This record gives sequence, C-alpha cells and structure tokens, in this order.
Amino acid sequence: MANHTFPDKFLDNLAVEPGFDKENFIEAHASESSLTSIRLNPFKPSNIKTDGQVPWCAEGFYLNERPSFTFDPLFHAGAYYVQEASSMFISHILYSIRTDETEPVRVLDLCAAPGGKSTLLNSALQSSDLLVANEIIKTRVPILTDNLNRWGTSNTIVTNNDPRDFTPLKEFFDIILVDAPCSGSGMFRKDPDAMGEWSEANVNLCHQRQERILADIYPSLTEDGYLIYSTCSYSHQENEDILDWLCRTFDMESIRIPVNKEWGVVESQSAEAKAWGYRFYPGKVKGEGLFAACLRKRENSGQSNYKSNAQQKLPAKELDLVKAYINSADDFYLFKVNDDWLAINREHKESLNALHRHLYIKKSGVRIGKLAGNDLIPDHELALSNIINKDAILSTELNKEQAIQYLRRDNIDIQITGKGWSLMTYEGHALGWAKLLPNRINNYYPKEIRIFSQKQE
Ligand SMILES: C[S@@+](CC[C@H](N)C(=O)[O-])C[C@H]1O[C@@H](n2cnc3c(N)ncnc32)[C@H](O)[C@@H]1O
Repeated sequence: MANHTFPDKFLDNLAVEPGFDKENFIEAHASESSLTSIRLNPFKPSNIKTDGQVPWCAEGFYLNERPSFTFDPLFHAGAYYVQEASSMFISHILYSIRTDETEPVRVLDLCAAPGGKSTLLNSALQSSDLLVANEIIKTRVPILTDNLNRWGTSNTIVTNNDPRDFTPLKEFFDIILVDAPCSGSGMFRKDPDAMGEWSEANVNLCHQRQERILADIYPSLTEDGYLIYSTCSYSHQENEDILDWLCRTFDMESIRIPVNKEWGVVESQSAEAKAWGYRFYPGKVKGEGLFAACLRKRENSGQSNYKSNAQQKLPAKELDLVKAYINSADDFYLFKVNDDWLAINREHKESLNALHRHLYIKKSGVRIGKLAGNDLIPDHELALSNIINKDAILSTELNKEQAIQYLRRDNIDIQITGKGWSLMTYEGHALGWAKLLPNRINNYYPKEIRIFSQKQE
C-alpha cells in the first residue's frame, strides 16, 4: 500500500461523513496485514479450524493466515466460501427483517456474481423459500452457478438478465438485494491499484446506473417487501443520496437495523428522508469498506397472474429411476430440459414457470443427470447437492493427496473397491463422480473447474 496515495478529493469528500476518522482510515490502509475470512456452509457441517468469529454473522470466521484454498478439497466440496467479512452483514439484515420464517419468501439477488451474497442469503433461507440469483454479464454466470452448485441447495435459480427484464414480474419478490456495481473505493485496501481508476466522474456515472437498476427492479418487489441495497463504495452519491432518491421517487420507508456498538459499524442518515445506512470503515471494523441499507415498499405495483398450468408429461418408469437418487423425492418437482433431469423443491414449480416466461434461466434447482437405458449418468450438480440419496450410491473416500489428484483430473493412486458410478468424497464431503472399472478409474470431475495450478501455494 506504501506506494499508493488516495485520489484527489477522495479524502476531502469523506471527511464530512459522520463517524469518519481520517487518521485511523489512512493507518488501516497503510498496514500490510490483510484480513482473511470464510463463511461455513450450514448444509455441509465440517471441522474447519478458524481463529475468531465475525461479530455480525454466526457462520463467518477469520483466519490468522491465508491458506491455499485451491489445494483444500473442502473448498471445492463447498464446505465454506471465502468472503470478505463486512459483506456478511447482509445476512444480519435478512435475519433482522425476517421475523416469521414459517411464511415462505421469494428472494432476488439481482447483481449476484460471483455469488458471495447469494450463498450468504441461501444459508439463511429454508427449502420452501426461493432464491433467484441473477447476473447480467454472461461470462460471469459460470462462476455464480459453480459457487451455488457447491453450496448444494435445491431452492436456487440462476438467471442471466438485465434488470429491466424483471420489470414485468410485478410484485414477485418479497426481498430484493441490489449489491450494486459501484466505484469500488471500499476495496482500496485489498486492491490499491483501484485507486488509480477512481474519479468523481465515475462516481456520478455509477450513481446514475444505480438509479436505473433500482427503477427497473422496483415493480417486481411486493408491497411491504424489503429492498436491501449495498455498495462497496464510500461515496455519499452512491449511498445516502440513493436512499433519498428512492424515498423521493417511490413510496418507501427506511428500516433501522440493530447494530452492536462494539462492531464499529457507523450508522448514518440521508439528508432528506433521514433514511438509515450502515457504513463499514476499515480500521473501525474488522473488514473492508461497505455500505448497506434496507427499505420497505409501501405501495402496490399491480399484481400479475403467475398461475400456470404448464405440465410436462413424464414417463413413469424414467421418473422412478431418477427418484431413486434423491432423498425425499416426493418433495421435489422433477422435470426434463432436453435430455437432462432436474429437481427443484415442489413449492417452486409455479415460480419457475413464471420466471421461465421472462428470463434466461441458467440453473434451476439441481441437475440430476441423463438416463441411458436403465442407468443414470449422474450430473456433477447432483454430487454436490444436499438432496442426493447417498444410500443408493457407492462412495469412495479419498485422502488429501488422492483428492487433489481427483480434482486435477489426474490418475488417482487408490485400490479400486466396487464397480460403477461412485461419489468421490473427502472427509465425507462429495467432490464429484468417477466410474470405477475393474482395472482403472474414469475421472468425471468437470474439466472447466479442475485445479489447473501445478504448484501448491
Ligand atoms: C458488487 S458486484 C456483485 C458481487 C456479488 N453480489 C457478490 O457478493 O459476490 C456487482 C455485480 O453487478 C453486475 N453489474 C454490472 N453492471 C450491471 C447492471 N447495469 N445491472 C445489473 N448488474 C450489473 C456486475 O457484473 C457484478 O457482478
């Protein structure tokens, strides 16, 4: 950080913000030490050693050293996600606003890739709740689906759409997270080179884009639904000014979120509407820069009809074959896309059909696989999912070295026991599939996500 200086006007602009401590902020950015934090997957319990809890997230933990995540099979199994600690505050907001968990909700994460906040939200949801994770940029969709596949839940749909494509889905989502594209100053400590790209002109452009995104998505929020807005920028224009614009343009009320004083989070209020915002400054919090706020919609955008009679006729024999691979199969809506069988929690069938009419769906629930005669060619998504019926399937437990060989798609040094499709597991967590043959193992770990690096960091 020593060779980087803050952009002109950046610190002057920040100096007027409540709770901003210039010296402390500069010192935090000058320090060489970087924070590493992970969030454990509640659906894949593990014994990962951690070094202290992230105060605002029960599943968030700091690590004193940054290990080589690439060479940790548990990372590939989805036992945890590597996430910056401040971001985890979004789940604190979700828990604060959601007082009745028996009432299912539809949640949209509009700007979702690479999926940090999608997996965070998903951890706080039940299978009867639906999470739609959307990413506008096509090339960023695969990383989002990979991360959600690793998380393993079956109540998630991934879409690849512009925010404006959601406008016709009137009153569809009960909770929308807009983790908006922003000028990124909150990441200066992690990525000092970003300082060179910062400018007031870009902050203004970001502000305009944020307004556009929010205007497009607003009709799809239900009356009394919650909008969670966040950025990793410190700029007033992208934060409190956006809250004022929302309250001026729409009928929305600000929601105050309880924060513990010891967390170091600064509560701010916008100038006009006095809407609450939560500012995270490195040096004050153990995390990077973040702004987050929550508002409730108080008007109705005119309901659309989402009832659908769409029904696929599915061959009963095939259906039975597929069901054998799923736990509590009757809880799922099974359907086919081309030759692939997929499963999503039964409650989400209508939502899926409604979304299908407006959006490009890239993932829905869990892809089970293809049938070839009486055999299932199982999909990688099924291996990582928490709906797989492990009793019906052969498993091969690997040690760390063998797991790395498997994740690289190398030959695995192992005595073969059994025959046919086998889950390859590490510490009991599935990594993917292999086919066991009498004298060799065919490694089916997906090529695109294999470990490419030869050297352990
Ligand atoms: C801050 S990042 C999201 C990080 C993500 N929520 C997470 O926690 O992993 C913002 C995302 O917005 C997307 N984006 C860029 N322009 C956009 C636009 N005009 N509308 C919607 N999303 C946009 C970017 O591709 C990026 O994935």
